[in-house]
Amino acid sequence: MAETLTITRLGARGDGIAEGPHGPVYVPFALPGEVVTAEVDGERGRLVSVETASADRQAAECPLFGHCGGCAAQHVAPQLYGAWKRDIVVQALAHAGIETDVSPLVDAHGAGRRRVTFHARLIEGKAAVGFMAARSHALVPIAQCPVLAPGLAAAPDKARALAALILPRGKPLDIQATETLGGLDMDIRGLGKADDRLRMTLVEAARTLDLARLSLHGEILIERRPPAATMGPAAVVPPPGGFLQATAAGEEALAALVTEACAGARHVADLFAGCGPFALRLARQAKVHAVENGAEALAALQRAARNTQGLKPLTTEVRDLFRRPLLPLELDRFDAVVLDPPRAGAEAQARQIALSKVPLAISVSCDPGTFARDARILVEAGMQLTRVVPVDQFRYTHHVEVVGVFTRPAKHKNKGKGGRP
Ligand SMILES: C[S@@+](CC[C@H](N)C(=O)[O-])C[C@H]1O[C@@H](n2cnc3c(N)ncnc32)[C@H](O)[C@@H]1O
Repeated sequence: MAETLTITRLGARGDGIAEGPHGPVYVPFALPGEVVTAEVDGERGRLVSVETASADRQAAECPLFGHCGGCAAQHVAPQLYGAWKRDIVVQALAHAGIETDVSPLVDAHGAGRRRVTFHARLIEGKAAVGFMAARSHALVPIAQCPVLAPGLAAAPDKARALAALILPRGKPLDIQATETLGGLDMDIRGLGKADDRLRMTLVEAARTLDLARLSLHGEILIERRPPAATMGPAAVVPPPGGFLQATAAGEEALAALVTEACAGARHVADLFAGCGPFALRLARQAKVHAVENGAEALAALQRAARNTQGLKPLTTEVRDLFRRPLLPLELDRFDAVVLDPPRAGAEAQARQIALSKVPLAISVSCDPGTFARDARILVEAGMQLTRVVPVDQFRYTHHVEVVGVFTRPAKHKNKGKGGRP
């Protein structure tokens, strides 16, 4: 049923929210202050027309905006956009009972996303690559995408060429493309086992498409040039499909906040270290112990460290930090601990840091909710959240990174009320 709604706020996923008689109605692509006509079905509203437009509305950059599910907020002008993303962090902390200053949003889009995963399907017998439509399993084929770094401009075409070789076998695919110093690094998933003939065909295609590396489910088929990424003083070749921060500018911004917070620390633990964007930069100023459950990522980190001059000692440890977090006795040898867990957060590790005497913890997170949950554990143990910086490397999406700096005041050092929850 079409209704006239007045939008009062932006939700955490970028939907405009109107207060309806039966509760909130979420209207994608509507902005606070706007009067809109929407088809309403329960708490969902489909925007039909904007009757009174907000001054914060801007023209979308991409003709597929609103159709492709990759972006939620191209229509939001910069000032409101920055306030909205910062507020996602403020609200997550408030929900965990933490009131603190949150810095303005740091724009870390830089040259754009350096890594993308395309979905590939046969559409009317032809290979198509693209992103999923919003709240749907339909593929939106794309030829280019404005949020990608220039080095990925040819990636949709190259992904389509690879998909055309495989899709007639029937399975939908995911094809990840990463911009590297050696050119495109591509990893194909969803295919299952490939016979020798298909492997040879793909190797030949990697040559024709001039890829740096091509892998299947993380297994390298051919590496023609090292698919390296610069990480501070080092060049790292991450394992196929391994984690990389979404933009180079994002990695720089997060690493700058981490290294600044660790200034003066002589021995640092980098937990959930990946292939070392923080460890390799920190090792210019401190001894570093990098811990992570991905053995290949740590091997890449070690290789890069060995090839880099002027680093302080850097050790690594393969360890599942959900099941076996570092314990207080292990933590107490460090002047600072950096944590950068996956979305699930680092609850078990935060509980051990709470019990330890470590004076400084820097939490980097891609999920404000689990960040706030873990922050509460540290704050309840007497640590102070002295700095919170939201960082935006997923432009136009609802995703936001957070860096939080926690210090342990001398008087709370592992004793007194709240020292041991
Ligand atoms: C958000 S990434 C951060 C990686 C790195 N700090 C970076 O900036 O590139 C999270 C990392 O945690 C690792 N990880 C996931 N689950 C883990 C676990 N249970 N124990 C240890 N590391 C884990 C992943 O392999 C990944 O490298």
